[in-house]
Amino acid sequence: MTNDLPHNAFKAALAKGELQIGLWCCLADAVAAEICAGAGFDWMLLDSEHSPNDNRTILAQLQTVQAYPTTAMVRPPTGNAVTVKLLLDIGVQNLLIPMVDTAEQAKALVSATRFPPEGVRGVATQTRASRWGRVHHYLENARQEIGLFLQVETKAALSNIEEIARVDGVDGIFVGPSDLAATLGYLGEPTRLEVQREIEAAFRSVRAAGKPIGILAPDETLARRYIELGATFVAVGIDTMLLARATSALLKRFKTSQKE
Ligand SMILES: O=C(O)C(=O)C[C@H](O)[C@@H](O)CO
Repeated sequence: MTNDLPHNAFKAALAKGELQIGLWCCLADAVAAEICAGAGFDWMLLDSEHSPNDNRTILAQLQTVQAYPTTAMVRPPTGNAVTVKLLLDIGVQNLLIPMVDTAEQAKALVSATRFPPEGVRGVATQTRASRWGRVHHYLENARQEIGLFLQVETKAALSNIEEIARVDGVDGIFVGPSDLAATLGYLGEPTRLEVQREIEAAFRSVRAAGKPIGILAPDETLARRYIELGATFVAVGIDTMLLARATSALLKRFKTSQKE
């Protein structure tokens, strides 16, 4: 343990164009997070948008995952300066902000991750992020190791996607296939051709802006296709889905009448 600012290996790898394979985590539990971290994913998304996490449960998962060579990324329920500040203070270094539709929103989120005069992040000296004040020059250097990733998942966002991606301080764009499908008029059909075409166009725009592109793809064929199309941070599974499928399949082997 040193008093250096913790290195953000995920952000550094993406900046070099290295593929980062991730797991989407909704179980909201430190033991579950530890089991998943032990698999060796490059990154794990701890979700608070649709999962029963709060800052205490996120904190417990951060402490657990930190013991493994896996980077945690956290998705708050919504992106605003207060939510971002609280997560950064407990030591979150990678944020995934849902529902970002405009470059103005993106700029406000960048500002939320930076201390004045550059931004509006509130200053606290006694936080886990600075190892309780022991990290030398935390206030000056914190922003270098913070990764800000924005979710593009509405029709409006698609029309602004390149502008959003070009905002200085945005480290990558992540497509939310389910919400995108819904807003395009195909609720529950993210694999539909029309949605896939929009996803491919989104990938092209983000790549044109020179930023990393990521996506959630629990279907292996789709995940491999997205990687071929240039996605460099791909969540290839969801913890709840893996558990639900494995438990149903196990029981089915013993009770033949049981449906998966
Ligand atoms: O729109 C999406 O897809 C996402 O943002 C991911 C979902 O929220 C995730 O919970 C899987 O359903």
